[in-house]
Amino acid sequence: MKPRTGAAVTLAGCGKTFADGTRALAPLDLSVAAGETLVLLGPSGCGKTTLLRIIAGLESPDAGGRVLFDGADVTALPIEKRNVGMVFQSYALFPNMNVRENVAYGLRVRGVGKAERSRLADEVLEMMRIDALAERRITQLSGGQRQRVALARALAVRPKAILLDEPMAALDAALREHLRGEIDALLRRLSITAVYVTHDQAEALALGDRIVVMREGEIAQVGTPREVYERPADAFVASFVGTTNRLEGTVRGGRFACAAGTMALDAPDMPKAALLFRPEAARLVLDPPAGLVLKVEQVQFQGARQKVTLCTPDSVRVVVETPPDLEIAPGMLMGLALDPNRFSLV
Ligand SMILES: Nc1ncnc2c1ncn2[C@@H]1O[C@H](COP(=O)(O)OP(=O)(O)OP(=O)(O)O)[C@@H](O)[C@H]1O
Repeated sequence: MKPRTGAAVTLAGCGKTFADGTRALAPLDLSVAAGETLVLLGPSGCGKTTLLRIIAGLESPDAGGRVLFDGADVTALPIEKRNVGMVFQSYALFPNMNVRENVAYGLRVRGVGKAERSRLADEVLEMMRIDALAERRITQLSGGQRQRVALARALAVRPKAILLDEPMAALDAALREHLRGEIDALLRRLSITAVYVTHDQAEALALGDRIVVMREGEIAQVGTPREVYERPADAFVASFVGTTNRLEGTVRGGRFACAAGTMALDAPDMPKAALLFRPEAARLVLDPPAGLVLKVEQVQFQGARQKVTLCTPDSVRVVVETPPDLEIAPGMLMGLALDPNRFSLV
């Protein structure tokens, strides 16, 4: 299959309130660059699927909202005129057709002739490495194979964008991880614009060029996986993506103070401050002279690293990852040194 580039997708002022009064989305602006994989991440009910359906043309935004593909307004166009491919958790394959017929379905709807349909379908089946299954019925396939067929069907029409709604939620963890790598490689190879809905943070971090973290119909943060992970915009994002430590205290005169001690911190005075950091953004220092001092509670050896749980005098737990050769035992007092670029203050 020839490489191609998908369309740039822009949402301008797109909100959605359903007929029963449920506000699924506050009016929001969002751009997906051509060829980019954008992941929508957030808890159940935060509006991810609604946003995806608005891009697809399965749902229209409230008055004033606009959807643009490569700058052209497609707001009024139904899904069949937008040339998007969709993949759902439920596969939504036709059980009465074989694999090749399923993959060729979108081409048939678009009026592509029989021979050409077959050729294009076989091309995509080969690319997805399921060409050997072309004659099989859908009921004769495993979950992972069905999802490959669903993906092949979405790609066969050479869509401007592919929209994936929790496509791997029904698969087991090992298969999900394997397929995740394949989908990632495929989307990159084809330079296709993709919007991928998930509530699985590991999937979001691994797949997304950028991640949109959503909360109650609003965008909490947009950023690269690294930005969202290392510099979460607020406590909600921090707690939703990865393990986060939280120390509450104050900032005064360039020092952060909490129950565990004080440390220099280049920030304006804050009467109430929370320091958020990841387990790998801190180091433990033996024989702490001053600074933040915590008591080791538990040490878990994990092969390449060890996970150390510590406790502040006011019983707040902090998790730190250290190299496995650092000799630590429960009961020891350790200094906590933070990587200056890898914490947030909220
Ligand atoms: N047709 C509808 N009519 C009324 N409310 C709806 C409709 N579709 C969705 N909603 C509501 O809109 C909100 C957002 O739903 P949406 O499906 O977009 O969330 P989601 O983030 O995709 O959730 P999940 O991860 O559970 O699929 C929810 O409160 C949902 O109940």
